[in-house]
Amino acid sequence: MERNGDRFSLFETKTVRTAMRSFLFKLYVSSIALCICLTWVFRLLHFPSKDLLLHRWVWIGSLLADLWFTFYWFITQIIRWNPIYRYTFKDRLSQRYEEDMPRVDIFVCTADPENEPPVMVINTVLSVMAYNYPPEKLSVYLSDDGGAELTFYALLEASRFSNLWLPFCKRYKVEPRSPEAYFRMASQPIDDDQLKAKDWLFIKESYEEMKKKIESAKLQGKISENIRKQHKGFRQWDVVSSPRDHQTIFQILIHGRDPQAVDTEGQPLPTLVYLAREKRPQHPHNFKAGAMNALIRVSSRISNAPIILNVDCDMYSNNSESVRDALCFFLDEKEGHRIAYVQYPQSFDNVTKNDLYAGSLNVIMEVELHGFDANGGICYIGTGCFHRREALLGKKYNNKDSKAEWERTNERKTDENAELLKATCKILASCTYEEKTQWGKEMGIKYGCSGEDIMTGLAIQCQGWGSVYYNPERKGFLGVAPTTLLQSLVQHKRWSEGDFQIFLSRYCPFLHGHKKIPLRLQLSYCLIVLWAVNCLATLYYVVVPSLCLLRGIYLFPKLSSLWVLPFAYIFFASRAYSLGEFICCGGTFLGWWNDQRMWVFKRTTSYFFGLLDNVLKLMGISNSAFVVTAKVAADEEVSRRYEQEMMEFGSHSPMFNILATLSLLNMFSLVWGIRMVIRDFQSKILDLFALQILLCGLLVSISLPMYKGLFFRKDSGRMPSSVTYQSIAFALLACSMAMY
Ligand SMILES: O=c1ccn([C@@H]2O[C@H](COP(=O)(O)OP(=O)(O)O[C@H]3O[C@H](CO)[C@@H](O)[C@H](O)[C@H]3O)[C@@H](O)[C@H]2O)c(=O)[nH]1
Ligand SMILES: [Mn+2]
Repeated sequence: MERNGDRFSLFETKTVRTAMRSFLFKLYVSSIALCICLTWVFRLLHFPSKDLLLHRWVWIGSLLADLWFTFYWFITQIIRWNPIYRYTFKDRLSQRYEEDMPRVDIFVCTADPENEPPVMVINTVLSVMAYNYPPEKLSVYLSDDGGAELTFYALLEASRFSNLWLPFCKRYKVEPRSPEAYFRMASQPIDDDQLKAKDWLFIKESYEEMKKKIESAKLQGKISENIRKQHKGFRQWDVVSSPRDHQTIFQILIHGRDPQAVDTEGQPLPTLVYLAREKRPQHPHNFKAGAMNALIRVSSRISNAPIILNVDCDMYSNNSESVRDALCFFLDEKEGHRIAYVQYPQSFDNVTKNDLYAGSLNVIMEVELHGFDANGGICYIGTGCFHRREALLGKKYNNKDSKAEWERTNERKTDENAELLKATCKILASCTYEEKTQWGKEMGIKYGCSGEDIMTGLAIQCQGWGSVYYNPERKGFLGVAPTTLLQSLVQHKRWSEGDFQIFLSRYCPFLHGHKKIPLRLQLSYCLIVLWAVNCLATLYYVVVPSLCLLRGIYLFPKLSSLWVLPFAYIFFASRAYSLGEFICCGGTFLGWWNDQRMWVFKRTTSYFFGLLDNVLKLMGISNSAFVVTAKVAADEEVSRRYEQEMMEFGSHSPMFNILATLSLLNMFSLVWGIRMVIRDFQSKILDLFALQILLCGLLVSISLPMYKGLFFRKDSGRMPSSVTYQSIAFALLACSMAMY
């Protein structure tokens, strides 16, 4: 065990590998590396002769695919080499700094009242308002890119409910502090004490009542005059024509400086601000990045806290200590001044037991990001991240101005006339404010890339700043993972597309990071920014061996030859390792199996389209948009099937065409392969094609839910029949072309 700190540090960093585990890991890596070399030797020694032209080309294809897999495997091992874990000492923090803790601004982004229900949004808002932290030092900003009156109304209700909720949370040390999540979990009063039980019931009823009011306003489709009279803020919607075309809508709902802004126990409340930045059809609004930058500017006029936490609207706080934990890093005397951001993992509270769509991202969060951190700092993943404001503003790290700077930024802004403040904020959030400025380029979140988070984090690290990955036992934030196959594939398309765009841009880790961040960190970034490229090698191995089987071209060593051994070893050892890792991260065997399926599905569709869109963008043909992930199921049926872990097709998408065609193709090849083996009495065929048939069989067995969706299901989640027919036609066409 390694210690990096002393009894005065506010945090410590540990590596967990014992000497034995470290040795075993290195043994595993070198044995695989050796076998990879052997497969290379095999490929080179058995290079097909000149007269087998087609065979030669497929062989070269295999070589290239192997080359890619070797490179990518190398990166995944660099990430796993020596992961580190962080631990905080909050008692030391409060001993030393309780009186002068810095202020913290919290940004919550929402974009679409349909896909992101306002009740969910305000639960996130309430959970972060209720942090165990001096409320006069907290300010919560909600950015509403949907510009929805309903969301404003929900926030207004939340500001009232916070009066009750915050003291309740603090009195009973409630966890988690999102009322919805809390009451879902605790369906019984906290204890037998009569008084407490009464208290509990009262809060629960108040919450239910608020929820009902918001939901009935939603059902009505518009906010009634009765409600609109309650707050002057509603008048701002009188002139709003559409969510894409309106002036800045800005309202401070709770002002921390207002002496009347206190809860039922007389304690101050956090500042609460609603902002819908100006939108005009002729101005690009840069999606979430634009929203964040508007918030950075507006908050600078109101609270200007040196620390900014940003969360997506579904990512409620699950741990009321997160602010204090994060401050243990920023305020650490020895290393704190260099830390630009503290990233929490993305965790989800809606994944089912066997995680059908691999939505939990467990291995990424529990293994890979720890390795990332060890290699020189974590990437920024867009939510659940505490930033140092000045680093986000584009400032370079400077060793000299550490602590003095801190105290200066902690100063309170002088009082400002309310009307003037409002007018200034509206200008700061207007469409034209950023024209001819560095916003989106050198300042704030970067524009023009759907992987804006990764790009921004990388740029910050290249300015000399460090960063920290903090993954406490009790998760800091819980959000909503996609609940249908298509949502999940579309989300991964956005990620892989945006991240590959970084590789192609001037922020390519190797170029931009050259001499600024360590090589192993540059390589770690490749794990993410090269996701999309994986589609080529994967598609090759999903399609070509099966077609070659039909045509009688072999691609792997004979079953009877010794060359089979390295191939088999790589396969079994790496799958066993992956399974072990998955189980260690809290998964189940079935979950791992589902994960393997999603691995293939994502690589053959999401990553493929991600890559394609980048190519089209380079040629100037396409422009990427941000498709917001739905946080609610479309209907009861869909959510029931999600609970039952039944794969959801039910809509038209070219991604489904690809998946269905590939699985049918492999099924045809498998059937053909088995037929050949049965008809061949000397079992020469089996000897020659065993590995290809096995590969086909593996792909078929992984695609079982696909065949069910194509042929056997009757419910509305089955594959649309037009997709089925098209895919059968494509697959048959491909097979017959291979055979004749
Ligand atoms: O024009 C937009 C589009 C999105 N959002 C918000 O951005 C957040 C993330 O959107 P979501 O649809 O949930 O995307 P995810 O794929 O779940 O988001 C992940 O990936 C994004 C990058 O692709 C990161 O920005 C996110 O933080 C990260 O959680 C949500 O709160 C949205 O309301 C906006 O504010 N404005
Ligand atoms: Mn999300």
